[in-house]
Amino acid sequence: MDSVAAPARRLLVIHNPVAGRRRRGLMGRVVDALRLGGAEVAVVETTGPRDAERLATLAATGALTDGRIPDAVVAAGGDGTINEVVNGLLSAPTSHPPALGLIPLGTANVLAAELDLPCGVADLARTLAGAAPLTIHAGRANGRLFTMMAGVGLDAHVVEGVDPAVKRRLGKGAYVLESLAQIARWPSPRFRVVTEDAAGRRDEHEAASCIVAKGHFYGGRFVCAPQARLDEGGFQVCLFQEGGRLAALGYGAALVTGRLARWQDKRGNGPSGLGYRVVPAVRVHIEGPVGDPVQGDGDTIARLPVDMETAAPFRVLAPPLRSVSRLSSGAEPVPGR
Ligand SMILES: Nc1ncnc2c1ncn2[C@@H]1O[C@H](COP(=O)(O)OP(=O)(O)OP(=O)(O)O)[C@@H](O)[C@H]1O
Repeated sequence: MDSVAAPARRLLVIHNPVAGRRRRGLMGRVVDALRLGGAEVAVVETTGPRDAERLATLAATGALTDGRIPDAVVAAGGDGTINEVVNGLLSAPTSHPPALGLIPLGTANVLAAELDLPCGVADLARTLAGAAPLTIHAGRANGRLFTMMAGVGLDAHVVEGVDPAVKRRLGKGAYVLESLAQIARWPSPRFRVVTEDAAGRRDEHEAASCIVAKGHFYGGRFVCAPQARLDEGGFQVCLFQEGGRLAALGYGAALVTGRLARWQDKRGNGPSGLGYRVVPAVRVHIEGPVGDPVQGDGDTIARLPVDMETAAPFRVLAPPLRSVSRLSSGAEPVPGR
């Protein structure tokens, strides 16, 4: 068993037992390593959707640990569980919530990839036990927080349509199948996207799909917005301008082969003729078919119309963030992180 020499930190782990069937055992090994290293660790399990959020709110005030507020609340699950824990922590009645820790057990683990969290048991435990917290910013969509990205259009329909049972069996393959099914019947609605930059300048755009990025990775380790950084407020708004099924397939192919981020130029047109632009913004308003889903971190978090803004910063236990110049803009499909 791995052991960790670290200062004693008090951690409360919120574990989603439904997530991470593929990474069974990882959480127990990390918890064992933490305890061997001297950390005080309590574990609570979620019982259903939104329970991680409720538990995180309680944890932030010490209600789950005899009144002693933990140094960090650790989300053990996929990006959906992490999203719930962040929502719970930041809605707790305290101005200084515990830091967020991660034990990534999900299908894509996009936030863990963005933070460059180590995969091995000992390194992960060492990060949770000893890393100095990083301050990062979440986004807010109609009141609901997201940490990595929010999207409308095709990707939001894929997220809403994917069958959890198929996802458990096929992992990321379930998203590929659902994307093809959605594209086959895609009605190509148009979205009106209003962006406001840090200087208060407003711009109006039309798009077939839109991803509002906080982090530069998407769907694992694919890159939509190379300039996006978690430790800065504001968003990179990715506009997929061309409608229709062929364009949707083209965008998907460009994303997974690492060419999408290179498509943006001054006119916003890729070599294929498909329009793709990335626009910085601090506020975003999106209209389209009323009630259309808005996905955030891989779950439906809101419905159109939607208003997005940067939320209060929070702390996360992770290694120092890489600089933008070292962030890749190529395809790096690394499944199972
Ligand atoms: N005990 C539980 N029983 C059933 N569902 C749960 C339980 N606890 C949490 N959930 C729900 O499980 C869903 C999936 O969780 P999560 O996204 O963390 O894992 P995943 O789907 O395996 O990973 P990923 O988001 O990376 O694909 C969330 O919507 C969450 O609300």
